Amino acid sequence: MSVPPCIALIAHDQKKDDMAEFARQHQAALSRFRLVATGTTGGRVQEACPGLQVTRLKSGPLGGDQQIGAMIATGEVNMLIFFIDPLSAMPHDVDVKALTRLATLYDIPMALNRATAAKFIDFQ
Ligand SMILES: O=C(CO)COP(=O)(O)O
Repeated sequence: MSVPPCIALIAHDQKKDDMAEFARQHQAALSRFRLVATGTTGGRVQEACPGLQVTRLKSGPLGGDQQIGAMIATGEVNMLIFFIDPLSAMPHDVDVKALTRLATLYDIPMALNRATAAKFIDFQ
């Protein structure tokens, strides 16, 4: 049996409720993928959907975004769902930029808001 593709889930603090709700709403679709997430986001998703298996990496500001960027570069992450907060300054803004740059460079599907992510998951 082939290994299912891997989706990385990330949400900034102001978007974590959205991510938890998104995961609840699309739990069945998400369960068909391997899931990785930055630390806090992964915790919120697991709390919202105890049935989903989520590999939690470091928290974003502590290197989690970079870990996911590295996994994109090595082909271990195939899609990115990243609910970005466009209204708050981030201490790790350079990491966020590096991650979206790598997702663009490696041409993986990347959803940066809930509307896109919903379309995206519906197409899978
Ligand atoms: O900061 C983040 C993405 O840039 C998300 O990290 P957490 O999921 O650990 O909050």
